[in-house]
Amino acid sequence: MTDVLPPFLPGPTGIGTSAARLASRLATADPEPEDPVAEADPAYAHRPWGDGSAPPLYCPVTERVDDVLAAEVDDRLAAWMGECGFSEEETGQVRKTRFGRLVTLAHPDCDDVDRLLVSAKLNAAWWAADDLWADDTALGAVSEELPAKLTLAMAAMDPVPPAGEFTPGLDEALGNDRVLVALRSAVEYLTGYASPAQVQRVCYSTFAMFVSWTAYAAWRHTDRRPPAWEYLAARQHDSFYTSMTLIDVLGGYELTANVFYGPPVRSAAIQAGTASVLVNDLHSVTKDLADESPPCNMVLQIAADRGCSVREATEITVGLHNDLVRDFQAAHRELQAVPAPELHRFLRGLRAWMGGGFEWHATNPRYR
Ligand SMILES: CC(C)=CCC/C(C)=C(/C)COP(=O)(O)OP(=O)(O)O
Repeated sequence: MTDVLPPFLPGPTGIGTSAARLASRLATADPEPEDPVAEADPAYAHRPWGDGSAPPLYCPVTERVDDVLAAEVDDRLAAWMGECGFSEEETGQVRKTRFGRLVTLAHPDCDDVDRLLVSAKLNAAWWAADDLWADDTALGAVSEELPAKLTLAMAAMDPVPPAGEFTPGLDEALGNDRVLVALRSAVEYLTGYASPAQVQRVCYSTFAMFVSWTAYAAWRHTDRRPPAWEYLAARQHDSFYTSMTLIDVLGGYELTANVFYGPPVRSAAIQAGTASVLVNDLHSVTKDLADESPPCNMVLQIAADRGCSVREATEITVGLHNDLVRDFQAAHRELQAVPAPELHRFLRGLRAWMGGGFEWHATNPRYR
């Protein structure tokens, strides 16, 4: 496979296009455009969600539902979390949330439980950091403490070389917090399946995600409500893009760094990750509103910006999501011209992740 995509390929078209459409939709709530060719693609559907009262999400279909395989991944994940130091109550909660099911839905080209666990462990560890440190006040999240914890998380994931008398203190800290233990163990496990470039891709997309978390913490701490555009800019680096960096690892192949980071592929992956995380925001509104200090959420930011109802803000968010998916779909179609089997597999993996992520959110007790 060539390392650099041919120059005739289009550069990023998606986020800019969607942002322009969002701007006009924020002003007018336009009906969605229809492209008969795209709409006829059997890989996509208008999928009802929630209680069915909001407009459907235009989303890839779910390629695989295998609850036997998912249960096996969930069992092994719960055992691993116990080894990392999570309490029985916490592992019970993780069992209910079923990250094993998430990754089984999201990676339909992987049947191997050991490989599925690469993604299950990392997603569970990311979510543990997000819930326990960043988002959930009732679970002890304290905004002022978050940046220092995230700094240690980087040291746990991307071990620093020995530094003499300063190393034992760090080692002790890394061993004393179950979230740090989980992050370190998940990356160690990843290295058994991934190339160094893939491992660092996972680490650095996580670190970019952490920067967004610190912005949320600062906004919370200072009681500043960011406008929707600013929240979205943060959310685009705090999205399921991070989870999607594992698509080729689970598939047992490698998209080389220059293709992975080439503008058209990077743009398509960010579109897919952002669309998937908007599905999360749509499902999380009630949960987020229940927090004594509600975390940022695209629906809530739009409602506050425009002084409109949650229902109207939901419709606008659905529209943005659907535009992103349509932009992804168009980019995917254009990239079919590149003679690169791994690239096609990866793009199909992005599409499958969106379909699996939708299914998981739509059926998960965490969002009821
Ligand atoms: C990549 C990953 C799984 C990170 C964990 C946090 C994250 C970026 C999410 C996608 C979840 O966002 P959020 O905190 O809004 O999720 P919940 O609504 O709490 O499930």
